[in-house]
Amino acid sequence: MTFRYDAAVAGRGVDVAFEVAAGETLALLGPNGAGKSTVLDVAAGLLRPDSGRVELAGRALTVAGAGGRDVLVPPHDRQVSLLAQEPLLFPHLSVLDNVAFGPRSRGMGRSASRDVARRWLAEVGIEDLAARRPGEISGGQAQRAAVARALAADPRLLLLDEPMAALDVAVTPALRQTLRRVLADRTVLLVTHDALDALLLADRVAVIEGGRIVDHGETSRVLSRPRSRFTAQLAGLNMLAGTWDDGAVRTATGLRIEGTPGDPAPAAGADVVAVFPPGAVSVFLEPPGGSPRNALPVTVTHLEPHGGQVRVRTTELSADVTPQAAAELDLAPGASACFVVKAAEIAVHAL
Ligand SMILES: Nc1ncnc2c1ncn2[C@@H]1O[C@H](COP(=O)(O)OP(=O)(O)OP(=O)(O)O)[C@@H](O)[C@H]1O
Repeated sequence: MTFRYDAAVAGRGVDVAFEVAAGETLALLGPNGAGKSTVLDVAAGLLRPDSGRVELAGRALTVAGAGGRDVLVPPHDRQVSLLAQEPLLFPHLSVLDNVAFGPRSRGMGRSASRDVARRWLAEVGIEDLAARRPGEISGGQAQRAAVARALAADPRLLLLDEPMAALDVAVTPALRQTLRRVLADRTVLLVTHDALDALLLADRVAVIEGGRIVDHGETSRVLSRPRSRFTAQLAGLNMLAGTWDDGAVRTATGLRIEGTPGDPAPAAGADVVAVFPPGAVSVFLEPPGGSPRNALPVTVTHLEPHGGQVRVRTTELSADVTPQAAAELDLAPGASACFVVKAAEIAVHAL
């Protein structure tokens, strides 16, 4: 099921090549206008590139400008499902029949395709909404229905276009968790400008800027040692994974970090990630005594200028301090320090 993409759309200045291995999720991360939607359109068969080749499981879906005969397999025939930012459900069909649409149009009988649809609605947690029309459910529920519809079509490749972008932030953690579950072991190309989506959903990341891939690799490497300015900005956020334990995140290295959980709060023992900006971190040489704040012992790995401040980096975390503070603390690579963050500044997301 490997997906191979190598195509140029000259009019949009987009020319990229990448592969998504079978069962893998690749996040295509990039700022506005970088070319993400162009890649999705070509992958989905909605746009003909000027040159290149797009191939899924050894089958040529798009071939252009190679001198031979051009190929453009139409969208419905590519075994590719596209989940857009907006759910785009058929308004006159029930949620169940929206989801049954894919299997039905592949020739499955009415009752069998409804059985498949019911299974997928249960999988995304909205089986009780099967009889409703799209106009009678919330945006988050509609997006769940759209996920179920995309998967019920049994695609060999799933394309996700900023699946959380149009949703209220209150419902995104739960949907992200559902996606994490249903995307496991599928071949997925996820377009996003949200580093958290990449961190939580993708095995690998390709960073696209100005129509070119500027960084590429395992998600944790790209986010922790970014090679492009855009990823560095995104990855500037501190993220620590752990489990939720009595109001705090407990990391694998034994740290206990108090934070502010989203709604609904994670269950005890759930996998979570603590996220906080470098600007929320104060740097001390010793843990401040009697402070109710989080105190994380660190070793400084390097210092770099960052918008008039000094970014203090460790292998996992960053803090922004004034140049005066950096000088007073005598911070240098190899120095031991303590990063201090208030619980209110740390957002905790369920994985
Ligand atoms: N229909 C179009 N016709 C011509 N040029 C387009 C069209 N759509 C996008 N472009 C241009 O192609 C380039 C890539 O745009 P694209 O929409 O692929 O970026 P994107 O990464 O998806 O951005 P966003 O995050 O804002 O959706 C941009 O320069 C854009 O202006």
